Amino acid sequence: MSNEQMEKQEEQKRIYFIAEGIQQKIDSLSQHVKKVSSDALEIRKTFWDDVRVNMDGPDDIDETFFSIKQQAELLLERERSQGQLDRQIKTLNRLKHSPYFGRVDFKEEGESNLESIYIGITSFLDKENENFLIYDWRAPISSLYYDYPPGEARYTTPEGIIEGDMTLKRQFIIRNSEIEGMFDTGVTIGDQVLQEVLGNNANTQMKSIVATIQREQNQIIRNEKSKLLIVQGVAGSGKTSAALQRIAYLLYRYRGMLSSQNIMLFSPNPLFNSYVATVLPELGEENMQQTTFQEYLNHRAGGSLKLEDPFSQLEYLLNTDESSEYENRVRSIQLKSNLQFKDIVDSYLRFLNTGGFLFKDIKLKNKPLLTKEQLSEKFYSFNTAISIPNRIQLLQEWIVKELKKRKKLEKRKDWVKEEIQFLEKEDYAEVFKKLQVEKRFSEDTFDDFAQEEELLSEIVVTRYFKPIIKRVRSFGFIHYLGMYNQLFKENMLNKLNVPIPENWDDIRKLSFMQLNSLEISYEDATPFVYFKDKIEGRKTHSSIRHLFIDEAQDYSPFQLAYLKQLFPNSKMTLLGDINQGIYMHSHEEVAMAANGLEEEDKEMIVLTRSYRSTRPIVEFTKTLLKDGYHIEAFNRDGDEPTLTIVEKEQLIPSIIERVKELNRNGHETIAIICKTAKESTEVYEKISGDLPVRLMEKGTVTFETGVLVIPSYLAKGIEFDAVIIHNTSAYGKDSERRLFYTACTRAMHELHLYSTE
Ligand SMILES: Nc1ncnc2c1ncn2[C@@H]1O[C@H](COP(=O)(O)OP(=O)(O)OP(=O)(O)O)[C@@H](O)[C@H]1O
Repeated sequence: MSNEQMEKQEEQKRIYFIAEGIQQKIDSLSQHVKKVSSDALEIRKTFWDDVRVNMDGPDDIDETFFSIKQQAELLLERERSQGQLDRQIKTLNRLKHSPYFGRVDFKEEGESNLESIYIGITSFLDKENENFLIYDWRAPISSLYYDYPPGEARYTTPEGIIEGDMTLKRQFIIRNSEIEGMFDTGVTIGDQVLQEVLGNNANTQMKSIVATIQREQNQIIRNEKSKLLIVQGVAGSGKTSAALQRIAYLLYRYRGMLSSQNIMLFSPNPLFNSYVATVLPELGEENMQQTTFQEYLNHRAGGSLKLEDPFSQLEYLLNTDESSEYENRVRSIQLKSNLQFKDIVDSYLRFLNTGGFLFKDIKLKNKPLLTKEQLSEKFYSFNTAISIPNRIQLLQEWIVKELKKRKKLEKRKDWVKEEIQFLEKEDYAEVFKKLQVEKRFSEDTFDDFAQEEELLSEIVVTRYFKPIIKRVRSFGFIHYLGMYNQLFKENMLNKLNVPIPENWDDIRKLSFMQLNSLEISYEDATPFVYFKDKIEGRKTHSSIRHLFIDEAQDYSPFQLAYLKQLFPNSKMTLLGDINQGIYMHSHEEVAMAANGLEEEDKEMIVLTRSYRSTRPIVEFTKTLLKDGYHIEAFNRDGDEPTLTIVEKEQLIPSIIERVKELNRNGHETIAIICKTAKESTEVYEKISGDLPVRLMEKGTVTFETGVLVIPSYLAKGIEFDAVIIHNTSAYGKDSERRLFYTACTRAMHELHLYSTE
């Protein structure tokens, strides 16, 4: 038997031994789960037996309340620990099948013994709980594996730097507790393993990359000191992957201090949300909070206002010929994305301090209870030294008080008496019951009648006043849209004393027109919501400690500055690629967009190596860029991309043929990428009779393997086995070059372009 075979045998023995240990641990945890879950069941069954209910006096009510609360907390605690145990068992099951993926042998300086460190998705200790049989990939010592080739090596611990000598670095592929591959590796983490991982079929869910994290990615994952970490990485360089492993790392590193509730990820679209949803649970961690910027804006804008989404804005720009309206919209988008416009909004807010604030009448049955002039007068009667949000709060309290007075007066009015007649039987029954309970019924029938009428009137007026007061509490008396609109009035900027932006007159006229439509355009959405927040003094998200923004190049400086204000206690990780900026407001540099974020501890990491696509695809896509020469391909072979030029009527038949061929070659996820949603719908209608295809739209939240028709901008961040670009000649404008690049870089194994010109 060769040396290598003997070593493999030894390693295999160790794996069996560990798998057995893991199984024992699973068994004992399962027992524990049973106990906890039967406890929880018991608490639920006897919940009310153990609660002392007594509502006689205020003290008794308090006691009852605490007793219920205590019982509920007990239940919650059991359920929480059951959830934790379940997750632990799931992770151990995964660990049993594939206990580790790496090993390094390390001799610490000054120590005589050589330690073998095995690295897996979580730690596992021996029975005595003394020695690590497996180290968590996030443990300080595990970073040796990602950062160094054999030779001198060091790692950082909270206590300081440990130096030493690494004598072995080994990689494993283990499935069902059997070694399927074992490689002793050099500088980078084995080309062989990475080749295998990257050569697999695309997945509808992103996978974790812990076994093959590259050194430069590890720097992102383990970065602890920067308040603002900017990652500029080329397409397919692992930005999203690094972000997710970084979240897992932070949850491990700050266990007990940081939970998934304190981490938020902004992602490009709802489809992407579900695409990345399984990475953290696979690593035994709970998912972070996740949203899209649009979702967030809608939430802040409140239900009654409709905001245009970024995709509709894109559709307009991509489908509209260059006209003066188009030009003006582009200018408007560019201005409103900048910090100059934020300054204008800020100046306007200062201006409103002393005049110009607009309110809405508060009406009852279409007649004003309080007029907008009365509200304005009251608002400006407060001291101007008090901030706008505080004055709004004072005004709100005043309005509610006034409304309560008016409610009393209204009760006596004739219209109320008339409406009493239309009350339902149930309302009368309720009043009758109330009077009985209060023992107010006396022999004096006249008094009974008066009491009854009083209560019925109360029902009528409450029905009218309740929604009015609710609207007041949610600031419905402020005319936000009117005020925002006022900013675009002629001469307003002169009054604000701010420099007049270029082409302002055209921009303001267009804005005026847009704001009179039913929805607020996407370029106005952030400034508008920012303006609204500033008036209401809305609360910030102080519990979020780490904010991740993926596809950061698609955020304008205004949007980033807004986010920074909303998450004041948060460290930020921005991940982006200047070459994939698809919006008009996208910036030339992610770092430049982030310039509004003045952080002392700002760090930038650049990733230039692309892992997603085969070498021929990367070599092709980099030529689409003006400065693509710095992009390096990971060495994975594959077919050259093809370009097919056909007559118009042959386009769809040849694409169908191609799809069939790709299917025969074993590709499972095939995307036909179109420039716009409009083009996608047309293609889908032409193809769906001949092929089982699915049309992906902006509201689509998940995708399955198969053939998809998808607009280019929705394919952001995800990947497919093979990509077919439906019509390359559609990307004629220079500004569409990045969109085309983004579409082509979605391909893992094959890329085929079609054109009719
Ligand atoms: N170290 C790695 N080991 C294994 N796979 C990797 C590694 N780094 C990246 N990948 C794979 O490369 C592909 C691209 O990764 P990811 O989507 O994170 O890149 P990205 O930079 O966010 O891409 P894009 O900007 O183009 O959307 C994924 O399939 C990912 O699993």
